[in-house]
Amino acid sequence: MTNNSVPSVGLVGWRGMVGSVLLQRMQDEGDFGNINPVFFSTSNAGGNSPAITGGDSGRLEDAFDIDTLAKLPIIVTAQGGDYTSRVHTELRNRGWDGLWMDAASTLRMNDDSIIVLDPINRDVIDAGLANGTKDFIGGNCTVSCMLMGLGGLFKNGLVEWGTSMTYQAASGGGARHMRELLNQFGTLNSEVASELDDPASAILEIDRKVLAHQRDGVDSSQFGAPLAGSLIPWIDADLGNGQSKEEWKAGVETNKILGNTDANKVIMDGLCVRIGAMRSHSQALTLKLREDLSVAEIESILANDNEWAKVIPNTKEASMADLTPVAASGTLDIPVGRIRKMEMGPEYISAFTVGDQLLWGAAEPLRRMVKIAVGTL
Ligand SMILES: NC(=O)C1=CN([C@@H]2O[C@H](COP(=O)(O)OP(=O)(O)OC[C@H]3O[C@@H](n4cnc5c(N)ncnc54)[C@H](OP(=O)(O)O)[C@@H]3O)[C@@H](O)[C@H]2O)C=CC1
Ligand SMILES: N[C@@H](CC(=O)OP(=O)(O)O)C(=O)O
Repeated sequence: MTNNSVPSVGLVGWRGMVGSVLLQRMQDEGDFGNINPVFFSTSNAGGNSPAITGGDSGRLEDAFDIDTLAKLPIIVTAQGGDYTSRVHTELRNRGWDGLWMDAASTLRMNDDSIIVLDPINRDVIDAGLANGTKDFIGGNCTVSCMLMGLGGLFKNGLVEWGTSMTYQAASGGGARHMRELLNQFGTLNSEVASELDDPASAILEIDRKVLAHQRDGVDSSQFGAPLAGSLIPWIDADLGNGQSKEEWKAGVETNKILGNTDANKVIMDGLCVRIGAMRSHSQALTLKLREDLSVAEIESILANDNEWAKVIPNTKEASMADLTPVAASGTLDIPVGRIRKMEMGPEYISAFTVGDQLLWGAAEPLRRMVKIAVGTL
């Protein structure tokens, strides 16, 4: 059922983890009323497109068919970096000048692309659209979630430098990583099930058996090291200078999103760690502010920046209830708490923030970019 009065938007990668969250959000928000979706597949061209509210969306097009793709004014992809490298280049080489919106990191740091996170950088996006920018790329999940929570301080130029120590969920690696984590938990539990049933069994014996199984028994083929009951202090590629690529993204992407130049660049660095959470990334921040602001002023700046940043009082009860991956997952809220002055001095503050990395970390900025492009946001 083609609606010729609204723009056609090609959707590639809608079946994957990010893509299916994107599709769900678009349906929940009624976005398909304002676009004419054209679904693509790399593996099932000619098959049925996904059923979306409002009727039959036709047959799947071939995601490698450049002629079909080139007819579209907008293409949104969550298919992955290999697909981007191959198809984006071919399309641009043949002169396609449509808007390309992408979850993959491939084009993110190109000079002619913009990283989209409109509650934080709507001005950068609007200027880019006005100036003819054509590639709009979703940011790294950790960076996007951090800026959604702490955007007020960054946007107002109040941060001189910051460090983020991350606690990143299994979902950052993809669906197979989430399954592997759960399988690891399951096999560890099975290994000591009889001892756990017996309250009198020795905990050190349980611990010994679990550790032996972690070292030798669990399938770690996705993560490369056991994660259940442990952690992995390295995410993404080794840049060869002691920094991981995930850590490098914190600095370069934060500044690019904010539209900063060398003159007002914020120094951001830290360590990125994979933990056994399912789908929300957390991070502990130390920020050096440019001013001695009271905690109340800081909380007010953060809470007033955007409707999704939720300041959590710095109490044990509130932090345990509302500042965890379990509390944040599946919601668009970005809780930010543990805000206090640190011993280093009045301009040093701590903060802890959590965000669903499949929502604000991946799908939501792209969904909103489509709306901006078609003039409905
Ligand atoms: N995972 C994350 O949290 C984040 C991911 N990204 C980026 O988004 C891109 C996509 O990531 P992600 O969604 O995790 O990738 P997935 O691996 O979940 O999906 C990518 C593609 O794999 C194909 N596929 C093959 N088998 C299956 C299956 N059993 N179920 C579903 N899809 C299948 C689908 O293509 P087809 O239908 O054509 O066969 C699908 O579009 C990547 O570039 C990633 O770096 C960005 C931010 C966060
Ligand atoms: N690297 C992130 C997930 C991701 O896809 O990041 P990026 O979009 O920057 O490649 C993680 O593992 O948690």
